[in-house]
Amino acid sequence: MKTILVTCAIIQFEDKILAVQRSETMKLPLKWEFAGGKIESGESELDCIKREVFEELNIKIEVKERLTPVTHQYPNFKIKLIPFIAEYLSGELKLREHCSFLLADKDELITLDWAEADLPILKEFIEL
Ligand SMILES: Nc1nc2c([nH]c(=O)n2[C@@H]2O[C@H](COP(=O)(O)OP(=O)(O)OP(=O)(O)O)[C@@H](O)[C@H]2O)c(=O)[nH]1
Repeated sequence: MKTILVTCAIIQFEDKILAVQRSETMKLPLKWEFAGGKIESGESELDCIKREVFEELNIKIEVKERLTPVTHQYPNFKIKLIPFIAEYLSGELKLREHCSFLLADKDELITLDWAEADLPILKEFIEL
């Protein structure tokens, strides 16, 4: 099965982290994730994450660090999820695809119902 390359961003707003919830009509409905999406052909990882965050949330970010990618097999598809830590720069947050968002601290983040591929990423981030 083909592996889909996906970037995601752990976006920090001062001392809080942004988590977004997938809507009922998306794949993995109502699961929590970090904003991001599929890398387009010829696109760099960094261009992808900045584009996806702007398309989904209407905000600009500054990418700070790349964490360890996670390859995960879901029942119907396989992804390689490439995580970045980023900081909010500008723009008014608008949810264009997700049904809700949360600005949370690390303790609160771990209580959410995450997309499975995000769990190792969350663990790495929390232990930083
Ligand atoms: N953006 C993002 N996607 C994630 C995360 N974790 C995770 O498993 N994914 C999966 O990665 C896949 C690709 O993301 P996407 O947002 O571009 O895909 P999609 O299903 O909305 O778009 P599609 O309808 O075109 O397939 C999705 O199936 C999503 O469930 C995450 O933290 N962020």
